[in-house]
Amino acid sequence: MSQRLAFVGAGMMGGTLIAGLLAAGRQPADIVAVENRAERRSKLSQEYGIEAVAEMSAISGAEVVVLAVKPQAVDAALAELAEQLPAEAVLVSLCAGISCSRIEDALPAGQPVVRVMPNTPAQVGAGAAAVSAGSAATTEQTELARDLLQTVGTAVIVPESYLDAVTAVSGSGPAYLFLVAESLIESGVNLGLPRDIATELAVQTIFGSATLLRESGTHPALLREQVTSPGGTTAAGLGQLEEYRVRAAFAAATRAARDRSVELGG
Ligand SMILES: NC(=O)C1=CN([C@@H]2O[C@H](COP(=O)(O)OP(=O)(O)OC[C@H]3O[C@@H](n4cnc5c(N)ncnc54)[C@H](O)[C@@H]3O)[C@@H](O)[C@H]2O)C=CC1
Ligand SMILES: O=C(O)[C@@H]1CCC=N1
Repeated sequence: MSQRLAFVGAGMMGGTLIAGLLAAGRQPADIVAVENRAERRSKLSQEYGIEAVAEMSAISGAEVVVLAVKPQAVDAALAELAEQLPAEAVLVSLCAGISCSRIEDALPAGQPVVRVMPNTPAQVGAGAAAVSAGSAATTEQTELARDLLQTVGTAVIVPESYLDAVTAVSGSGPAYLFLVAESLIESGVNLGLPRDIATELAVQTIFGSATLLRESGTHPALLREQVTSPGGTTAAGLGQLEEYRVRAAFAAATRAARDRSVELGG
């Protein structure tokens, strides 16, 4: 557990993973961040005690290099990174849509690459991530990336062909659920509840429902039936959600997110 890790880009996702790794017992001295923004570098070194620098040469001693820049910044980062990356280092990319082969093409032949799709609940140790091997990554290197992500939640190894759909479901998924939370709170306020009460009840309802769903292992349709008394309030509410085509909205949203992931990769 004492590999040297480098992050190229340490904003929201990179910073989250750094925080999780430190909380799990990694030493600050084993982590370096290459980050473009000066104010972010100061925050990283003050908050986490890690080395945070602007120069890409800092990755030269790393065994694992995590690429966590926005997809639009990937090509520039890879061009710089390729010259400094140790031959045996594994490149772990968190970048939405960017395929392993596109990354491999920008790196020296045979460089191991692993592609990961994490999500932001990793900030509270409740992330969901999927991990896929590139053409030169060994099982051991893929499992190493999975283990890194498991320090901030759950992580599964999947074929790379799943990753655009994974991005649509669990990568973007927290945003859909935050929109649901926002809608439930506003609806409560519209019905006359004080905002703090509506917020507390809505947040706990989402938390409790997710916990029940996971811990019971019961299909969500059965859990929904448990709430729905014949001719009762829930049946009346669900009738409206069906009328407003909530299922169709989620199907359309995930298709659009999947398509955008494919587009970002092109
Ligand atoms: N935010 C999210 O919910 C998720 C994001 N991702 C992926 O993670 C990646 C990073 O996303 P965020 O952390 O949200 O973005 P962010 O904008 O918060 O962080 C990216 C960081 O990279 C830095 N950067 C850009 N180019 C650089 C370079 N050449 N060298 C050094 N630093 C550089 C920027 O200054 C910035 O701090 C993206 O590719 C995104 O697709 C994946 C899953 C979820
Ligand atoms: O919106 C995005 O592109 C990134 C990828 C998944 C979540 N956020």
